Amino acid sequence: MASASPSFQTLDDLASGRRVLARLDLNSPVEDGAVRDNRRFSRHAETVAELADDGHRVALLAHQGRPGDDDFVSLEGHAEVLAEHAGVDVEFVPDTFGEAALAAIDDLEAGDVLLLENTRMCGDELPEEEPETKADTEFVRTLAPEFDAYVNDAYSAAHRKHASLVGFPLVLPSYAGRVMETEYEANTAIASREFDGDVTMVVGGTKATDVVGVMEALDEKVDTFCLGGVAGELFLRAAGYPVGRDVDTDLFDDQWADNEDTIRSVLEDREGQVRLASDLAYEDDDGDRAEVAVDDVDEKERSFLDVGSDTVDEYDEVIRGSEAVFVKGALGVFEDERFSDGTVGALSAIAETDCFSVVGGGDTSRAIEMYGLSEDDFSHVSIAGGAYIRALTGEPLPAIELLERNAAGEFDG
Ligand SMILES: Nc1ncnc2c1ncn2[C@@H]1O[C@H](COP(=O)(O)OP(=O)(O)O)[C@@H](O)[C@H]1O
Ligand SMILES: O=C(OP(=O)(O)O)[C@H](O)COP(=O)(O)O
Repeated sequence: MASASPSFQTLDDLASGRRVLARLDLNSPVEDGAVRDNRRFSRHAETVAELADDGHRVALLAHQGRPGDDDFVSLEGHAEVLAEHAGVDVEFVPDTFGEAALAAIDDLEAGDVLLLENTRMCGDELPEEEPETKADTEFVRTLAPEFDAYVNDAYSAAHRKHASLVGFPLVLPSYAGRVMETEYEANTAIASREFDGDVTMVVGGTKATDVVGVMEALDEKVDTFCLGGVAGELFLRAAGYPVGRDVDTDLFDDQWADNEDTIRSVLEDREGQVRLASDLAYEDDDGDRAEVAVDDVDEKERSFLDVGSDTVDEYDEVIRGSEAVFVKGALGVFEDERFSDGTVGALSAIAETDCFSVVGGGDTSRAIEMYGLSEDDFSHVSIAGGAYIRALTGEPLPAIELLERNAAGEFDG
């Protein structure tokens, strides 16, 4: 595999004993209000341990969920999980850039690590805006003077133009953390690979908005898209099936409103490339898994939680005939064993063949260990989802561009 040469600075370029502000991506599944351990913690723990070991005073920024969602919670529990993986104490302060945060930053000594509160609890963080606007927010202007250096380790959030991701490189010397560096190298190299045989992309998960546009851009590289999850139901809706029902969620209708035109045009222009589920699974009145052919669904009365067993077989055949398979997002709610057939079926088919394979997504990659598969049976398991498929299109990721511009000396910071 050709190795990509990043043009940003890394931790190898950072002198020891500095005041360091590091951005991680600890965004993880939350169950009953508590964050679940996840590969993102163990990967970022390596960067955190290295920073502490080098005698830096370390403050960490990270986000969790989106405002209004059930998984939009405090990072207090994240500090504990991260500390276990990193083997160092991780103090937590329930504040991001107010007085309490500044006091805790001021108390840091060499080798100390402090996690600040969920960045998305600050109004300045979220609207996607230009880096210059983000650098001029109170959030960035208050925190930056407290530090000598900014480290971005959040490859999996690098497609977002949020303050904590694109603001600081304008005002502080900036470096890529170890996760940023390794994910960048792996995903960039993968993006430039060419395959003689068929290339398949398994597309599922909840973030349809992240994948629909990317599918349009990947049509030259990918021969067949196998769809499931929320994205799959929205494509079925475009094909005329009454599916994609929101019950206490805004997964379907909002994303349909945002992407209807693109979904319809992808389906129309690339009909031969897009495979949709022929059957779907749901929970029946007795709490068991039941299945129905999509042709027999006449009313939008059920929530579907997985692709059906005929679809599992159809996708299995496509995957086994492929030279390369890319996975983005789960085909069903695999966290519930009853609805894991689609996701586990696709992953098992990949693991049993010697195709080149990449599995992306903080949530989806979790299915590998949950269902006793081995990471060694996949060519690359990325902790990024949206960022990794964006990288496959060859499109730059804004947060990485900012690290590169910083390294090129474009800013005063
Ligand atoms: N039909 C569905 N309805 C609701 N959630 C689904 C459905 N299919 C898959 N999911 C959920 O999608 C999640 C993965 O989505 P996403 O965040 O897009 O992927 P990743 O984290 O892998 O990038 C899984 O946790 C799974 O429960
Ligand atoms: O989990 C993430 O993305 P992913 O689900 O595409 O891997 C990142 O933390 C970005 O989160 P966001 O999609 O709420 O901006």
